Formats: sequence, C-alpha cells, structure tokens
Amino acid sequence: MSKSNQQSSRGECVKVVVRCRPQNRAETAASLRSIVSVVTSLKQIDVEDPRIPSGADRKTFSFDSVYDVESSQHQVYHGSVSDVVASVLHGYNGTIFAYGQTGTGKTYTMEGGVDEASKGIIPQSFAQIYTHIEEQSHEVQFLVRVSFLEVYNEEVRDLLSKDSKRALEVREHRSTGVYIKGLTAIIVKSAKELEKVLEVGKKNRSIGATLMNQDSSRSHSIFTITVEMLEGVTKESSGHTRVGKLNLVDLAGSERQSRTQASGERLKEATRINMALSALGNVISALVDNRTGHIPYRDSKLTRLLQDSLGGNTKTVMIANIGPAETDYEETMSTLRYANRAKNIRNLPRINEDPKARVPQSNIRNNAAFCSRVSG
Ligand SMILES: Nc1ncnc2c1ncn2[C@@H]1O[C@H](COP(=O)(O)OP(=O)(O)OP(=O)(O)O)[C@@H](O)[C@H]1O
Repeated sequence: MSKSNQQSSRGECVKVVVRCRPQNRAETAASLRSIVSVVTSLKQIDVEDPRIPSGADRKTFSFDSVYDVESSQHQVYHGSVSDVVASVLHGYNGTIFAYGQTGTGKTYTMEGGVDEASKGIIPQSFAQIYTHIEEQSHEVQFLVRVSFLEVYNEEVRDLLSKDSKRALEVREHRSTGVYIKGLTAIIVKSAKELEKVLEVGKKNRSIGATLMNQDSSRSHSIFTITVEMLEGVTKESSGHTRVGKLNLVDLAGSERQSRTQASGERLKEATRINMALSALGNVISALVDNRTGHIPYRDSKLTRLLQDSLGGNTKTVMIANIGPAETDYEETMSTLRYANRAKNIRNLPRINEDPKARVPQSNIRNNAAFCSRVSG
C-alpha cells in the first residue's frame, strides 16, 4: 500500500490554527496589558496569567499554525485554507470554521472588509475556485451552486430566501446524510456572482450590538459552495462526476453573560448560542475520548449540520480566534483548551465520485427571481 493510501485509510486530523487579533480602541484606551505571545516559528501560543505577577505562570499551546496581530488576511488564507479549497476542487468535502469569544475576529477572518487586502476567507475562496475553473480545459464541465443559512435561536433559516425568517427542517438521508429541506441553492457562474450572493445573504443575517462588539453575529452561519465536475464524456461514455463541497462557517461568539450584561432578546440569544457551543464542545470531547462510541450530534442543530465535518468525510480546519487583553484571560484559555482538544479529531475524507452520474442540472432549484437580482 502506498504512503498516501495508508494515510487515507487512517484518516487525518482536524487542522487547528489560532489567530490573535490586535488590541481594539477600547483596550488601548484602557491601557490593558497584552498577555498573549504568538511564537510563529514554533507554532505556539503563550498566555500569561494576569493574576500572577512577573509572568511566572505561562501556559503554552501548540497548533498546526498560529497567526499574530500583524498577520494579513492573505497569509491566513494561503497558510491554512487554500489547500482545503484545492481539495474541494478535486471532489473532497472541506469545512473551515471560525470559533472564539465574541469580538475576537471570526467574521473579520471569514468575511473581512471590502478592499482587496482585507478580504476574508470566503471571498478569497471565490477567487481561487474561479481561477481554477478558468484554467481547466473544456473537457471538464463545472456546475457551482451556493446556499447560505444561519442557525438562530435553534432555528435553521435560509439567508437566500425572500422569507429568510422562516424556520426550515433538518432531515437526514440514508446515503447522503444531513440536509435542509427546501434550502435555496443558486447556480453561480463567476466569483463576482458569488460575492453578490454573499452580500444578499449577509443583509438577512441576525446581528445585534452587545457591550463587547457593536456588530455581533447573533447566529451561526454556514455558506456552502458545491462544485460538481463532469469529465470523461465521449461518444461512448456519458462520463463521471466528482462533487466537492466547501462549508464556510462563522460561529456566533461565546460569551459570559455576566460580562455582556445582556437582557431580554439578547439574553435569550446568548443562552441559545452558549448551548449550541457547549453541544459542539461535547461532540468534540466524545470524538476525542471515544469511550462510549456515542457522539451527541443530535443535541443541537449546529452539531447536526457539522456532523460530517467533525469525525466524518471532510477535510476540516478550525480557526480559533482570540483577543490579546488581560481582561479576556478566562475566555482566551477556554478557547485554547477547546481548540487543543479539537486537534485530536480524526476525519476520513474521500473523493465523492460517481462513475455513472451526470451533472444533474435538472435537480437543482434555480431561484430565477434571485438570480436576476444577483446578476442585475
Ligand atoms: N485581525 C484583525 N485585524 C484588524 N481588525 C480586526 C481583526 N480581527 C478583528 N478585527 C476587528 O475587531 C472587531 C470585532 O471583530 P468581529 O466582528 O469579526 O468579531 P466576531 O468574533 O465575529 O464577533 P461576534 O462573535 O460578536 O460576532 C471588528 O471591528 C473587526 O474589524
């Protein structure tokens, strides 16, 4: 057996990377001390306990990659994400998800800003996908579909639907796994169209101001790009398809309610967010400890939707976002411990190939009204 076959039969671990954002204005104004050191050459993060003077008690964690306050969006993408997107273009499933305390840069990392240098992972992946497609010969035909959902207060909502507040059902198919009944899938033909779809969906996302972040995402969002590739079509053969699926996940932030002083709707949201994140933590623990064999995927919508990305047929990268300030010590340690456990999750990614099928365009719900909005 070749080395690569041995590796694929044993699977591969979830890749875990950590990114520390720069101090924000409030932290600088309050002259807060930075307690996080990012040692890029050793792929380590050192955290000082601010309660112990002189930095005597430092905790060190190692990851697949670490990114400091100076790291650019481009460096994060090319260092930790572009390989997974390249695999999706060969027919693998890939998931990139951002995890961390509220206000630590998950949305910045995933979506980023408008100018070229501040574009996050999602728009950078659009460019990679379409550059690849344009480079291929006409013997390979591509069909790219996209969907965008959020999990808000334990309800799954379609961010690309006119009725984006309606709750959709999570279902499971014996062979294809978990899916959302009635979720809009839009066919896109260029990186520009993908960007327009992202913008439309973002406007429908549930966002609110908390004490810790003015534009806090109050939901978990999943942007999914499915790439079908049809090749080998000749007079004698109808060819075969490969299907790669890329999930780009921006989780809502974990937060201590005592710090956010939330009440009413914000408190309800925060409670649901924390519940889903602890369900995710329980899934990670069960996968790593593997004592009972039971993995509690069904405890939340989020864990059901991420089932294939954690312990399944997917190449997964977890980006743990942290802040540098001494006041965030507890949250930073909790994120790093969470991330440290996730390193031990094994997945079994394989190419999704069908020797008989053709690109099934007729099966795809192409929302004509939406498409004209997107391309108009
Ligand atoms: N690496 C970075 N460089 C520059 N600014 C950053 C960086 N990371 C985050 N920021 C800024 O910090 C603020 C909070 O970031 P962001 O909204 O992405 O956090 P979040 O983790 O998504 O929060 P929430 O969980 O509340 O949605 C934003 O103003 C963002 O632009």
